[in-house]
Amino acid sequence: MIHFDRVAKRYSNGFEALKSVSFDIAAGEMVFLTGHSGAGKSTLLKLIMAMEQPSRGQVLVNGSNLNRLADRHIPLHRRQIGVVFQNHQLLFDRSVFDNVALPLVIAGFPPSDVGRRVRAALDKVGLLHKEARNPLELSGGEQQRVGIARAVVNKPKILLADEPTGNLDPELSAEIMELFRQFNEVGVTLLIASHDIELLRRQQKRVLALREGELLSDQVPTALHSDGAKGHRGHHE
Ligand SMILES: Nc1ncnc2c1ncn2[C@@H]1O[C@H](COP(=O)(O)OP(=O)(O)OP(=O)(O)O)[C@@H](O)[C@H]1O
Repeated sequence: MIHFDRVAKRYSNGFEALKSVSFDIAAGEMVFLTGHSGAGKSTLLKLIMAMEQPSRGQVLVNGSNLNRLADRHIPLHRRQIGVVFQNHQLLFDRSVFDNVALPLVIAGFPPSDVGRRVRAALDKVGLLHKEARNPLELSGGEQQRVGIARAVVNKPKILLADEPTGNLDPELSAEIMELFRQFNEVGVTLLIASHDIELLRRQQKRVLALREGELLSDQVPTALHSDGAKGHRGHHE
C-alpha cells in the first residue's frame, strides 16, 4: 500500500532530511514511525501525502507512483488518506459537527450524505452526543478524537498520524491507540509517527525507526528489546 524505494529528500536549503529510505507497508498493516526530533518523520509523512516531492527514489501509494502524479490528481490522491495531527488543527469558529464535515463539504458530498457520514464518524470515536458543541468546550483527549473523526469521515484507505498523542497523558494516549486499532481491524492501513518509545512497546506493532534521515531499523518492539534496541536506548529526545 505504501512503498518507498531508495527515497531521499533534500530541501531547497540543501538539508537532506531523508537519505535513501526503503520500506513496504502492506494494506491493512498498522506501523509506527519513530526517531528523535528532526529525524525525518514529518518529511516522510509529507511525501506520502504528496505535500513534498522526493529528490531521489520513488514513493508509491496504493499503486500510483507519486513522481508521476499530475497536479490535478493530487486532491484525489489525498482523499484516500486521512491525517491526524498532534495539535489536531480544529476550527474553533464552528461546531464539532461542522469540523468533522469539512473534508466532505470540500469534496462536494451531498448534504444528506454529509450528515450520515459525520454522525457515523462521531459515533466511532464516542462523541456523537457532542456534535453541537464548540471544540473549545471539549477536553484535550476529546478534541483529538474529533480530529480523528475528521480524518476518517470520508473512509480513507490510509490513516497517517503525526505525534497524535504528543499532548496527552498516558491514559488518554492509550484510548487514542485503541481507536487506531479499531480502524486497523476494519482494514485501514495506519502509519503513526511517535517518539513515545514506551507507548510503541505496549502496542507490539512493527516500528520503523529513523535516525538523521536514515532507516535505522524495521522490527517489532520485542525484537528491539532483545537485541539491545539498537539506536534507541540512551537516545534522548
Ligand atoms: N521545508 C523545509 N526546509 C528545510 N528544512 C526542512 C524543511 N522541513 C523540515 N526540514 C528539516 O528536515 C529535518 C527533518 O524534519 P522533520 O520535520 O521531517 O523531522 P521530524 O522527525 O518530524 O521531527 P519532529 O518530531 O521535530 O517534527 C529537520 O532538520 C528540519 O529542520
